[in-house]
This record gives sequence, structure tokens and C-alpha cells, in this order.
Amino acid sequence: MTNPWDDWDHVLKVDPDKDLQPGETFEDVCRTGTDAIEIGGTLDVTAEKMTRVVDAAAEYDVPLYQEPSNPGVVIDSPALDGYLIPTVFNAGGPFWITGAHKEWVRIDDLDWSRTHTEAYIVMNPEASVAQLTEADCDLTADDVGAYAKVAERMFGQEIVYVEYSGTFGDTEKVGAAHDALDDAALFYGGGIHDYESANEMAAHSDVVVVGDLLHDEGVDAVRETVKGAKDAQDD
Ligand SMILES: CC(C)=CCC/C(C)=C/CC/C(C)=C/CC/C(C)=C/COP(=O)(O)OP(=O)(O)O
Ligand SMILES: O=P(O)(O)OC[C@@H](O)CO
Ligand SMILES: [Mg+2]
Repeated sequence: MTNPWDDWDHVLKVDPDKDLQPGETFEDVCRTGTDAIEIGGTLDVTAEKMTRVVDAAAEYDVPLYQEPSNPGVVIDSPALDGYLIPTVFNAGGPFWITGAHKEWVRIDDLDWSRTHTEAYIVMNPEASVAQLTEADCDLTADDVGAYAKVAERMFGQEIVYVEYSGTFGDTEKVGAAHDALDDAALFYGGGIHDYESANEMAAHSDVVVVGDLLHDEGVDAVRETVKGAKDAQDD
């Protein structure tokens, strides 16, 4: 089976709660060369802020995916290519593993053909996503590999996402998740800020995700990370 992300090397994650750099537009964001845009953030995201970003990016060619951090921010828009739905495998309790999902399925009439699963392994205890989900980030490379295998083999997750949001990760731990997977794609996100960091993590994953760099430094810096990721996958 083919998936949209089979051809992706680089994803740009736009946080609807954060501003772009002065003078930059969503047209610039869509023209960074990234393979897809994922729209989401942990804190202070609303359906209204989501809609603003989706509408602004709708007219450009780049695929658009929503990554909701709770059922209340999911929007229904024809401009969206799909939904990437997180499940936090190392969350401190069941709400972020099945609870939020149960509520969502109960209240919404889902378009399953555009709904995809993303197994998060949250690794930076300082990140808002770790604090919100009370994730146990004290994991060895073996633990990370085992979570990745469980996600793929026992829970049928299409994507495994090693999430270091805000800090550059441990390549041995990321590589352990990569090695554990046969079918699921490994996404890596966290602290990618230039050509080198993108190039290095792309060698240990299938897709690198760049987030805060867009908001903190802008589209030229993001373009460098696209080059770094693509060069690694071409090698
Ligand atoms: C069932 C539905 C529709 C939603 C639940 C989905 C779950 C389990 C969400 C848990 C939290 C999560 C994994 C959010 C995804 C987005 C994400 C990790 C954004 C990055 O967040 P940070 O960079 O930590 O946060 P800020 O940049 O907002 O501080
Ligand atoms: O913001 P950064 O650190 O690039 O992290 C990207 C992404 O993994 C966040 O969910
Ligand atoms: Mg962030």
C-alpha cells in the first residue's frame, strides 16, 4: 500500500498559535520546498486559529495535514489532505492513549479515509507536550525501539513519531526506533535548526519535522533544513 508520506523527507509543522517572521507570508511558507505542512501545537490552539492557517495555505500546492492536540480543534476543510492523529505511547495515563480518541469518535462523524495514525514517543520532559501528557521520558534506546515495535506490530500505527520538541535528540534512540520498524514510517521532530542538524537526523529517520525554526528564524532557515534532509535521503 502506498501512503502520501512514502515520498516525503521533510515536513514543516506550523503552530497556529505562533506568528510568522515579520514580512513573511503563508505563500513563502508553502514555497520552502517542504514536502508537506502539518498544522498543530500543544498549547493555546483553537479551531479558529487552525482555520486561519488552513485558509491561508489552501491555494498553494503543498499537501496540508492537520495534527490536532485535542478533539475540540479538529476542523472540517476541503483544503486539508488529511488528519494525523497522535497517540502518546509513553503518556502517564490513558487519556492521551485512548481517552481523547474515544471522545472524538463519539462526537464526530469521521472521514476515515483521510485519518491516519501517529504513535508519539515523547522524549523531552521540558516540552509542553511532555508536561501535558505526563509522559515518561526516561527511556533507553531499547525502550524506544520496543515502543516503536509495539506501535507498529500490535497497534497498527502508520507513523511512529519520536518527539524531542524544542531540543535536538539522541541519534542512538531515534535510530533504535528506525531499526525496529518494517512498515511504519519514522518521523523525527525536535531542535532541527540548520542544514547539518536536518542532514544528521534524516540519516536516522524517514521524515524530519521542523517546527519552531519557522516562527523563530523564518523561511530561509527552513529552506536550509529541507536541503539537509533531501541530501541525506539522496545518499
Ligand atoms: C483524538 C484527538 C483528535 C486528539 C488527541 C491527540 C493527542 C493524543 C494529543 C496529545 C498531545 C500531542 C501529541 C499534540 C500534537 C502536537 C504537538 C506535539 C505539537 C508540539 O508541541 P510543543 O512544541 O510541545 O508545544 P508548543 O509549541 O505549543 O509549546
Ligand atoms: O519545534 P521543533 O523543536 O522543531 O520540533 C518540531 C516538532 O517535533 C514539534 O512537534
Ligand atoms: Mg513547539
